[in-house]
Amino acid sequence: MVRGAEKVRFPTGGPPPTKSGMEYVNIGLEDQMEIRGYTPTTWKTTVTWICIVLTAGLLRVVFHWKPEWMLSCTHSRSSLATAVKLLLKDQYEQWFVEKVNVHRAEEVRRAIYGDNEIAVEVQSILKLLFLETQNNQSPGVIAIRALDLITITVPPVLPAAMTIGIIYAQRRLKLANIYCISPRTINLCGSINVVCFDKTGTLTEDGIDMHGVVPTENNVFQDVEPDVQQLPQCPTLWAIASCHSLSLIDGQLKGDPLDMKLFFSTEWEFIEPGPKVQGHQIPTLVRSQTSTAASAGSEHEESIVELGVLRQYVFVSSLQRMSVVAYNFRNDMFECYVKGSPEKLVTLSRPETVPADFQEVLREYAPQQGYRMLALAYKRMPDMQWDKVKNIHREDVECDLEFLGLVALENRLKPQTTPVISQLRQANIRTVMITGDNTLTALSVARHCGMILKSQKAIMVSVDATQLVPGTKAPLLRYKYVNFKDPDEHEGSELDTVASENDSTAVHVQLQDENEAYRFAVDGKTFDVIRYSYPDLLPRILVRGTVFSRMSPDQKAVVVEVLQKLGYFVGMCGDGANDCG
Ligand SMILES: Nc1ncnc2c1ncn2[C@@H]1O[C@H](COP(=O)(O)OP(=O)(O)OP(=O)(O)O)[C@@H](O)[C@H]1O
Repeated sequence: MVRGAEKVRFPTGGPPPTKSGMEYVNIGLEDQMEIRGYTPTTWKTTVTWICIVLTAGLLRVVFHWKPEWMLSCTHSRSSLATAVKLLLKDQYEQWFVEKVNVHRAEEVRRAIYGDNEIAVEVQSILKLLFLETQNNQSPGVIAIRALDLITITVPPVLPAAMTIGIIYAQRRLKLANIYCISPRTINLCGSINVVCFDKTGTLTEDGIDMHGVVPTENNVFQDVEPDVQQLPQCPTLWAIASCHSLSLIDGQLKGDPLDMKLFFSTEWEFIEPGPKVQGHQIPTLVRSQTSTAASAGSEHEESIVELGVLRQYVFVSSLQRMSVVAYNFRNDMFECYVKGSPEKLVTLSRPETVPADFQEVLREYAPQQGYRMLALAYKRMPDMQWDKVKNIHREDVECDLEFLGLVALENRLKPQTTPVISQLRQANIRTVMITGDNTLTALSVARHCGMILKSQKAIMVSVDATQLVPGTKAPLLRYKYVNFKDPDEHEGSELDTVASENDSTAVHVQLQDENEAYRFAVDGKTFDVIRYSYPDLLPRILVRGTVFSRMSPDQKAVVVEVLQKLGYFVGMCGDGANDCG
């Protein structure tokens, strides 16, 4: 419709007829007019306004009296269907410029109410409420229903209602000491149906307790030593005392809680800065205070061990390790100490230094009590010199190591973990663990906190890099039941029903199981193989995956993204830099 409709009437039944390329309105009437459509053109408008400025506004005054000129200078011809402005010429050769005022009721409504607007007839609502009163509904219920209906009927109330809801929700969260930096997210949280948890520091306590050290001697694991101070002066103790990234801030030792726990267990002294040796400043010195040897009456001088830490390669989650290069005053030699995940340190150690029963000992600790295991390794650097130590590369340090032993740390669940997991389950919200820790430890924690129920079986999916699926380049995937009492997986007929080893589609059969009797545990290496070599399997594994272990920070983010692509609304709860994706 054109503004000033009394002037213009399109013939009913279609657009105005065209005569020699011209279009007309009010055809055959006294006020028949020629009509042209125009749409704005940016460059024309810009040039026109520059000219207006250059003429000190004079041109604008001219345009005031000749609006058709202004229109030609700032707009281009277009069809009437797309026109934003119309130029009308009457029989007396007079020009009129009119704005097209298209009545787009639908668009206007959508702009105001949003896409989800629902139209409800008020009469029916009143009828409904009347019937509710007839049914002896309590006034409270009727009031809530009435508010519900009003919100539906009068959609503009929604933003106000949402804001009030958010403010109310924020207050409730504040009472629980939860602060939300993006209040709009509170509404989104209502849609969440999967929550991913990091393990260490989130589900389990951060300030973990030391269970003990399992040192090696002649490549054989010794009995566990619960008291670190009882360890003799040896590289195992020196690794615990020196391999950390602690530092003094305002006179207080600060750093990773795990590092603090380990260092404090030695009761060594931490001195920062250390002394100057041969003109070289030692940034950090750690020194044994007393030792078993000293208390036994040996020479005090001999019992003191001092390690000057000169280089520090900080802990990197994706590398699963950290290391230091230290000057051992007692041996008058540079030594490197490495601490990290057992799996990683085994690959960096000389095979002959790793006890043959490494896997068995590791499994002894992980599954039943979910100990958090660390390994220690070291090497002597007899050729290293003071001026070279500053420039040595990490990869040159962390290689050809001598395996020293394991450290077992207690992996205690936070008291609130199990109730929260159960609450989420009751709310039909799935819980998933994505951790950088070892699969067995993660599985154990998942079982203890109720993420994997007693009625559910856990299936560990792992990759066998030594074998390829015949006729493809895809490494073989293996599916193993996890027996929580006995760390050894039991294979046999039961396992065969889950999946045949080279037939990934067999898993699909189990995924149809509505009782959710199976939960998958996948480690980072296997996750990558599934992603790239078995893309069809990935969604199926993710739908029933509960434990994702040894995941790098990037992989943690990928799990969340894939879950989102599957249609889940995902929340991620973590405490560390490796959870920031
Ligand atoms: N300060 C550290 N020094 C050396 N190694 C460490 C240290 N912290 C962790 N690790 C080793 O590196 C592995 C990966 O650590 P990461 O921080 O990614 O995960 P996490 O702490 O085990 O678990 P989560 O992801 O649940 O917090 C750990 O399992 C552990 O073996």
